[in-house]
Amino acid sequence: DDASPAFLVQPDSSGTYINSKLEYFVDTSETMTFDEARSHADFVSAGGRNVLARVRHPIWFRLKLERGADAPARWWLDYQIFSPVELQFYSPDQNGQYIKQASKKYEPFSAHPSYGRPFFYPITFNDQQSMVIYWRSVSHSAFIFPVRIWQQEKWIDLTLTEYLLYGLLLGIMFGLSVYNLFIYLRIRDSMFLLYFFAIVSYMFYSVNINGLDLNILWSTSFHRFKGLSSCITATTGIFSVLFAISLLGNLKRRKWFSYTLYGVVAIYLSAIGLVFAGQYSWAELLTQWAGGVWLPLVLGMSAYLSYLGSVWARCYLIGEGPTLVGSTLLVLLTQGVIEADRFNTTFYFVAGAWSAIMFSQALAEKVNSLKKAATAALNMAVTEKTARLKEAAQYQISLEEKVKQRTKELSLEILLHQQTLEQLRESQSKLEEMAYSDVLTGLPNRRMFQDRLLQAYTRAQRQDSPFALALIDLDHFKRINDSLGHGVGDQLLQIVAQRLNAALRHSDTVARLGGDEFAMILTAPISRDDAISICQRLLSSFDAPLLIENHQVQTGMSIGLAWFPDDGRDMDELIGSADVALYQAKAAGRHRLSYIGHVTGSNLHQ
Ligand SMILES: Nc1nc2c(ncn2[C@@H]2O[C@H](COP(=O)(O)OP(=O)(O)OP(=O)(O)O)[C@@H](O)[C@H]2O)c(=O)[nH]1
Repeated sequence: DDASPAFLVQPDSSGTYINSKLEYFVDTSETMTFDEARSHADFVSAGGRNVLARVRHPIWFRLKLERGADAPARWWLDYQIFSPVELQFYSPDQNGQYIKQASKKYEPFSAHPSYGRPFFYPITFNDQQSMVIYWRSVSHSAFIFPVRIWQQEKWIDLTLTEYLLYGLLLGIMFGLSVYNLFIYLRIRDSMFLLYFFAIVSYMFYSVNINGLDLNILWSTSFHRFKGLSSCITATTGIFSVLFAISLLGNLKRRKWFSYTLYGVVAIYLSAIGLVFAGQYSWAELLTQWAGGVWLPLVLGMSAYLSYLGSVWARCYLIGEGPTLVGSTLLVLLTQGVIEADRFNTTFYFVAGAWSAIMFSQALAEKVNSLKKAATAALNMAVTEKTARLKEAAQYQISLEEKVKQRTKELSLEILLHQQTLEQLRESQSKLEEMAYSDVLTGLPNRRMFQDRLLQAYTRAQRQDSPFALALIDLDHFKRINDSLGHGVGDQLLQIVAQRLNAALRHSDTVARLGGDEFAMILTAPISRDDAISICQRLLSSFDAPLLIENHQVQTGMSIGLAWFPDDGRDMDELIGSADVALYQAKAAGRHRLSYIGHVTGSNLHQ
């Protein structure tokens, strides 16, 4: 024992690390009493180190203190560690009897000796100039034990400064998480709720691993149990991972990313399960591994997304980066690669507050980008709708124009149709006319003559008044034709027709029966003498020669006259009588009028 070095306590020793003078041994039996441990021969020097990697058994520490001249009698030992589950402290009283002090970790905040610090023990040099103190620590995994000796005033000064910093950092985290909780309550986007839980659990996580006590968050006692640290770590991990999924995950495009992270959540859940199964060390180990998986993965993804231009991924990257540094520090610490110091035991707080700020910013950016996308989509929809409406309006206009055009065309067509119809009617009436009239003279033809004769007959019968029928044949027309040509013959026929027409009343009928044969119906009422005189006048009008195409054309005509009802009771009889009379006129020497029982002639042709 004497060979072991002692820590010389000087007036200015306050705040000095004493790890270089610490000695320890691991109680693998886990059942050693204080007296057994005190007489244990194999204490080894910590050699200035403050980390023991992968130690799961209780560790007994021994520290020899020597009081220097002018050094105060009362000091405090600050066990600035964040891993012990439990600690028992042994220091001698003035009689040299050892007094045991339990760790204050399971007591209310108010019962802690100084400002809530759970591992803070008074050391009092009574009359002694030197003393040996012992403590027993239990940890579930790595054991980290930076130990300092303090004068209370100086320690309080430092603590107040530290608490101010912690309070500020915790305040930032708490404020932002409550702020985002309100946003969640307003817009019900689970991202904000996950943010709230991630940051709040992180607050617990950081006070827990920092060596502060959970009671700093709440003045009355928390229910502490073995494995609580693992549960806090796992819970923080779960919410952090879920938040990362909601912010960076995209189940449509990068399924593997979200699925891997859900796998990490499952690992954290099983760590909590292991705690309740009493497997504290395994639970601790699992939570450390899980962090090693998802932190680099999430950082890689956010780096990739920010490379693609995502602003919120960049915010996340910047926010989570320090946490990765912090967790790397933690891994290095627990593996005994680096020693604990003020920086790496406080780093988590700063990283946490920083990520709270940046994650909140990431959420704002994401919401902003979603809003922008929504606005863009809305604008596009409006533009498209306007275009459609315009198109529809144009279509309607063109439709109206088409309808107008078509209506125009149709009315034109109708007009054309009407014209065609009119033409048809005209040509039909022309055809009809042609069917009933003679082309050369324009006089009614034989068919019409028969109709008219029937009319005259019917009327005469009804009115019981006589009418006359005259059959007319040109004399020696053949000769004219043969000597002067058909043209002259035609013209002669036309002249005869005009004269016949002129000789009669409007109600009478002149028809060309064919060749040089004409007929006249002198409708009722007409007297015998009137009929005879009309015929005589007609005959006389042909007494003088006609001038046709510089030819003196001399022609005559024979007329056979018959009366209804005297010369025929029906039409056939009447025509027969007229025919007979005509024959008589011809036979009597032509150019004369004949009727039944009488033939008169013109002197010229006799
Ligand atoms: N130019 C002309 N000649 C016609 C037309 N229709 C008939 N003819 C001719 O008229 C003549 C009629 O002759 P007929 O009635 O037989 O005898 P005609 O010469 O008049 O002698 P008569 O009747 O005995 O006095 C024929 O030579 C026919 O070719 C016609 O439309 N135009």
